[in-house]
Amino acid sequence: MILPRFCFNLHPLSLSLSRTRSNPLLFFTTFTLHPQFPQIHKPFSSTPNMCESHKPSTVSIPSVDSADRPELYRALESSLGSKFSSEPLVPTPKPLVIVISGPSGVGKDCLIKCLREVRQNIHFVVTATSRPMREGEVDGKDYFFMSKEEFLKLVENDELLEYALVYGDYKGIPKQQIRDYMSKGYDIVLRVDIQGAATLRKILGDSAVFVFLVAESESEMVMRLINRKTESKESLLVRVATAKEELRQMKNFDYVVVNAEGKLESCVKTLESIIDAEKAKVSQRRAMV
Ligand SMILES: Nc1ncnc2c1ncn2[C@@H]1O[C@H](COP(=O)(O)OP(=O)(O)OP(=O)(O)O)[C@@H](O)[C@H]1O
Repeated sequence: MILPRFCFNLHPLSLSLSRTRSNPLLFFTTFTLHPQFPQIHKPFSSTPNMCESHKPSTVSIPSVDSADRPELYRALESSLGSKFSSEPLVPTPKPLVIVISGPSGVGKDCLIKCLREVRQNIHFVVTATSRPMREGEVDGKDYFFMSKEEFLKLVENDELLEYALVYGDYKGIPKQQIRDYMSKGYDIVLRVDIQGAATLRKILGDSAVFVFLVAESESEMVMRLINRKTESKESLLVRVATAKEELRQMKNFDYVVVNAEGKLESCVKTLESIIDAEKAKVSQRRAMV
C-alpha cells in the first residue's frame, strides 16, 4: 500500500530510505509520484507545510534537459502557485556607528585618515570644542570651534551625545551631525579616548561597534609617542602612564585591532573586514542617537 505522504512534514529521504530497505519498489513509486514537492525539509522554518496552506497545482514541470529556461522558470512558478519576486532578499544594511579608541599614540588618527581614503560612505564626526583655534586648523574640519557659553548651550539643549572637560576645554559630539549623516546612509566613525568610549558604551550599549586599537607591544607604543615629538617630557610621562592603565580596558570592547609597526595598511584592512562583517550580520545593530 502507498501511504499518502503530503500530510507529514518528514524528510522524504529518511522516509524513502527506510522504505527502500524493506521494499525498493515502494520507494521508487512514492518518490516519482510527487517530484515537485517544495521545501520538504525546513529545519529553520516555521512556515506551515504544504497540506496546511496550499497544495501544489498539477502543472507538470518540463524536463530540465529539454525545456528552455523561461519555460522551466514559469512552470516552477505555476507549480508553486506564486511568482518569484525579484526584490532583494536582504535589506540594505543599516548605517553603523563605529567607536574607535585606544591609548595615546597607537595610531587612531592615522587609521581613520586611511580609512576615509579607501572607504566610501563614512562620516568622521567633527567634534565641537571650546578650545581656541590653532594656526592651520579649519573650523568645521578639525573641530567646530565655539565659545564656552555656546558649548554650554549645546549641553543645556541636550544636543551632545557625550562631552568632557579636557585640560580646561570642553569637547563634545554633536548629535545632529550623526543623525544627518545616518539618514543619508553613512556609517559614522567616532574617535574618542578610553573615558569617552566608556561613556558611549553606557549610552549606546551594543547598538554601536567598539574597536580598541593597540600597538603590537608596550615598547612600540612608547616609541611611537617619542617619535611623534609632540609631547613635552612631563606630558610624555603622563601619556605613557595613562596608556599602560588604559590597556586594561580592552575587555570592554567588541574588537581589538593591532596596528603593528609599518603595517598601517593591514590594520585598515582589518577594520574594513570588521565593518563588512557587521554589515553581513543577520541581526543588525541599530544605533539611535
Ligand atoms: N603602523 C604604524 N607604524 C609606525 N608608526 C605609526 C603607525 N601608525 C601610526 N604611526 C605613528 O605613530 C604616531 C601616533 O599616531 P597617531 O597620532 O595617529 O596616534 P593617536 O592614537 O591618534 O594618538 P593620540 O591619541 O595621542 O592623538 C604618529 O607619529 C604616526 O605617524
